[in-house]
Amino acid sequence: MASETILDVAGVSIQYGVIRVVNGVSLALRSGERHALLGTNGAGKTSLFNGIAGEVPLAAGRISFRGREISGLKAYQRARLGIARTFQTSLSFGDRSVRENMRVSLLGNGSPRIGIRPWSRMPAMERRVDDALQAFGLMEVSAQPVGELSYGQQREIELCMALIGKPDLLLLDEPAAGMSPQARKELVRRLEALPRDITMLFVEHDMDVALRLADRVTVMRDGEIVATGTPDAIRANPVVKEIYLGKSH
Ligand SMILES: Nc1ncnc2c1ncn2[C@@H]1O[C@H](COP(=O)(O)OP(=O)(O)OP(=O)(O)O)[C@@H](O)[C@H]1O
Repeated sequence: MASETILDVAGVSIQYGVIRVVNGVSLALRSGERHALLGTNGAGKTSLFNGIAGEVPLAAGRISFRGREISGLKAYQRARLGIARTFQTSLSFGDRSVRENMRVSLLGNGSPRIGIRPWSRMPAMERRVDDALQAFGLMEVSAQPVGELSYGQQREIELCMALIGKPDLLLLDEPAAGMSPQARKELVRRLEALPRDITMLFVEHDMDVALRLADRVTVMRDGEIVATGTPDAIRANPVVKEIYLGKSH
């Protein structure tokens, strides 16, 4: 199925002070694709990811979402257009209940997309929160403070928070980081089960998770893209093999 480009990253550079860590990167995501960003430590994956989310400014280049340039927009404005993200470490409010965190998330990124007037919004919001909690099997813990739950549950909550606004583009920053092998499997299952109309871009260190989930993979080294392709093409790519296995292989 030919799909249109939903996210167009064109010639993007990012620098901290005078140090350029992303150098002229171009990347186009098709609507509905699941795209993994791989690379060695310090390759610039998180910086590029943060540039797309609107958390670091671009030194050069432009980013368009659904044909509209978003390079100058703040993170919350991008969220309102339908871009949601998760973080490597949880940003939820640990002393607040799971339900309260969901509400905050819905208000923060999704409320304009509910499409009804403020005075009548509350029941619709609660229904949306209930649906999300149910879908993630979190109803039983909905009244518990997030900080009292296990690390795995907290990561689930974070993903649920990102999804509650029904984003078109989901940015996942190392979704499997710190998880047990069992929790990783469950996460992969959950991500695989998401509706195909959600486009996904994720930074992931776990090659197995990345290659299993992704339709296409981009590999970065030293701030530049060295390969983009299907998981099979990436596995067979000599430069990628050299990066991950060393020159002798
Ligand atoms: N806020 C910052 N200020 C200065 N330098 C930074 C900052 N954030 C990252 N860097 C540097 O930019 C380079 C790219 O880092 P980045 O985190 O984007 O890479 P990465 O590919 O995500 O690495 P990792 O896999 O280790 O998370 C690194 O050399 C890092 O030390």
